[in-house]
Amino acid sequence: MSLQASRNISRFWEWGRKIICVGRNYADHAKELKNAIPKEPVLFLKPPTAYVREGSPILVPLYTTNLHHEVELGVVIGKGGTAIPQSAAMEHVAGYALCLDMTARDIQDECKSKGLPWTMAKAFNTSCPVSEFIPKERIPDPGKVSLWLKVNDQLRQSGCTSQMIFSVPYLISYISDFITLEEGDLILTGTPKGVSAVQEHDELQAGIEDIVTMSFTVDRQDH
Ligand SMILES: O=C([O-])CC(=O)C(=O)O
Ligand SMILES: [Mg+2]
Repeated sequence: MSLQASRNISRFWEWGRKIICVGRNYADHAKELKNAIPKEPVLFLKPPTAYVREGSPILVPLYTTNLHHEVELGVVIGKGGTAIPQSAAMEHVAGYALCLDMTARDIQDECKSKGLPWTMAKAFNTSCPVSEFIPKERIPDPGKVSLWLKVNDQLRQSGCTSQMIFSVPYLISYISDFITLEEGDLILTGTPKGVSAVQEHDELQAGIEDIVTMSFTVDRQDH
């Protein structure tokens, strides 16, 4: 494969770049988990090994009994930068992806109560199912798209990015002040309410309006 082909942004998940996640960016979700509404974005990271694509299962880590789905709009960075002003932020976007922020909620609760980082709850293998790449033109306003998620054909999450506390341009600017953004990075913008547990053999389906859909099965890790 030529260098050019291996660096096609439409396969950004193969690039080994950062996944920066925003938490508590929807008031209705912050409330359902009894968290305060944040005054500044809450951030955490997933490694690129967290990616999983349609056709491969989401694996439940052996150490959790409460794996939750969180459907989120992902923003794919096309042009890197540091200290990007909000007014220029959208110039740094190559496109979008529909993502799940799979979360071991029992482990996260334990980490929260002990004041420990969320890594075990958020960053494990297959914790970031991702759709195909959505070119920027297909979502003219990332602050106005609807997201949904079904488990075994039952609607669990349905929200609109207009409910986000911090907008996409604000997040790009805020993050880039202290983490240099690079081409191929992905920002997960937080989940609306309706998160719930998934079990082995469940079928997850999610979509952004009529722009993209994706489906995944859930399996148990076997070692
Ligand atoms: O609920 C959490 O674990 C925080 C988070 O990732 C979100 O709000 O999307
Ligand atoms: Mg999340």
